[in-house]
Amino acid sequence: MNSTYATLASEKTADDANEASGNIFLVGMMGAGKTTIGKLLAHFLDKTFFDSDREIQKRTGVSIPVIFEIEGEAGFRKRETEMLAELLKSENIVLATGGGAVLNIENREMLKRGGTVIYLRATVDDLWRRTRQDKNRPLLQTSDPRRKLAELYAQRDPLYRETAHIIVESGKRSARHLAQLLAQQLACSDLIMDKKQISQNG
Ligand SMILES: Nc1ncnc2c1ncn2[C@@H]1O[C@H](COP(=O)(O)OP(=O)(O)O)[C@@H](O)[C@H]1O
Ligand SMILES: O=C(O)C1=C[C@@H](OP(=O)(O)O)[C@@H](O)[C@H](O)C1
Ligand SMILES: [Mg+2]
Repeated sequence: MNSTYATLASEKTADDANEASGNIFLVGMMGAGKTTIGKLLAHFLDKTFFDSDREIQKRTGVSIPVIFEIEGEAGFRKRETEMLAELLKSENIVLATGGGAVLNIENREMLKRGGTVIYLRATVDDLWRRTRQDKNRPLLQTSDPRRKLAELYAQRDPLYRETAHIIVESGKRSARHLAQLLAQQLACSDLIMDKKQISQNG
């Protein structure tokens, strides 16, 4: 199925992805478009959409910034790992993870094993443009949020790459166009798999 991803800047083969689960996980920095594109992708592929942050908010009844305020980042990360473990029991979902989900090796392993992981990559400039007005990301409430974003990017980019089966540039196209292209590519790879199976089964 690898060649079908070529136009979407794939750097890694998707051979080792757990495609049988039908699960698609989006990873990447804050502002990469995981939540926005994830929703659209689920719609186009007729899968169920989950956003890990939204599920944590539903469970706790408070916003992500409030969790950071009360329990600190460590408390939030613990909730995030528990939530991912629970969501990954599902099949046929599109899951938008939080930008820091890849920090924990346990999370990275869970994601890699549980489905096809897509890294939505964007430049720090794009990420900054998309997040600068947003007060819902506690890690960016600092005196120099752009610098913080660049530091997080440098720290996390290798982890996203390590976790992902597919890497997609999210800076050059609108969220809708990107979701449409991705849906086509993923649906197409299913077709190719089917053909392979048919020929294997005679
Ligand atoms: N490909 C894109 N092009 C332009 N804007 C985008 C794109 N993807 C997301 N956005 C915008 O960027 C902001 C952050 O997107 P969001 O989906 O919340 O990112 P994430 O969940 O990765 O933090 C939103 O305002 C969204 O509309
Ligand atoms: O990058 C991060 O560490 C975080 C990203 C946020 O999600 P998005 O990536 O959807 O903005 C959210 O999980 C929390 O504020 C922490
Ligand atoms: Mg999000």
